[in-house]
Amino acid sequence: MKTIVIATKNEGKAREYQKMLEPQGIEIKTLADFPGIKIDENGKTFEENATIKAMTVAKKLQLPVMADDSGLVVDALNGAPGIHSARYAGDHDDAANNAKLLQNLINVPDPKRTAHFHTTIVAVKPDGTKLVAEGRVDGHILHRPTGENGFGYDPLFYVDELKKSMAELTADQKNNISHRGKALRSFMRNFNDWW
Ligand SMILES: O=P(O)(O)OP(=O)(O)OP(=O)(O)OC[C@H]1O[C@@H](n2cnc3c(O)ncnc32)[C@H](O)[C@@H]1O
Ligand SMILES: [Mg+2]
Repeated sequence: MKTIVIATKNEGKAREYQKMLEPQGIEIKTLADFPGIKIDENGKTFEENATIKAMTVAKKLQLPVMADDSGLVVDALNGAPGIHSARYAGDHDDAANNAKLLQNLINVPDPKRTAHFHTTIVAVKPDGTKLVAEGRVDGHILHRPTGENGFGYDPLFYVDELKKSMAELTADQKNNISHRGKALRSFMRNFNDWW
């Protein structure tokens, strides 16, 4: 069994990676297993932030580390919340973020509520050898939260392809179509060479 450290404190992400990687014989550890590591996510792009997370933890632990920087990109808001998705409403609070998003789109009609989720995965070794992969899924922002599954903005994101909100999908259905699932499948195509 290979073990890989994912530089995340987000339990929703960690669950998704675990479900996708375990069947491939890869065990994951997260920052829950290495408490006390402080990461300054001050990059200007998803890739910069994912690199900061992965490098900070790889240097500290002297192990290969992967990180995920992701977010919701809303066209009518010029790409917001984007890289600021986690703290859109100030705190790392999903309900407050969702409420702010609905408020900012209050007068925006359905055809203009287009959006996508984006994930950039960056993996680095302590010597700096880097692997990058990306994924996205397109959809629309709903007018009210729908569904109970997932995390973050999932209840407000209507997946065009499946005609359901992301939070109405099972974990496997979400991983099949999601930004994160696509990024991880692309990442895994080059994983063995990088490792
Ligand atoms: O940095 P780490 O510790 O990994 O955890 P985080 O939650 O801060 O993660 P990001 O910095 O990448 O911010 C991503 C935010 O975008 C949102 N997000 C990302 N992926 C999502 C998904 O699959 N479903 C719903 N919301 C998502 C959610 O609000 C996340 O907090
Ligand atoms: Mg973060």
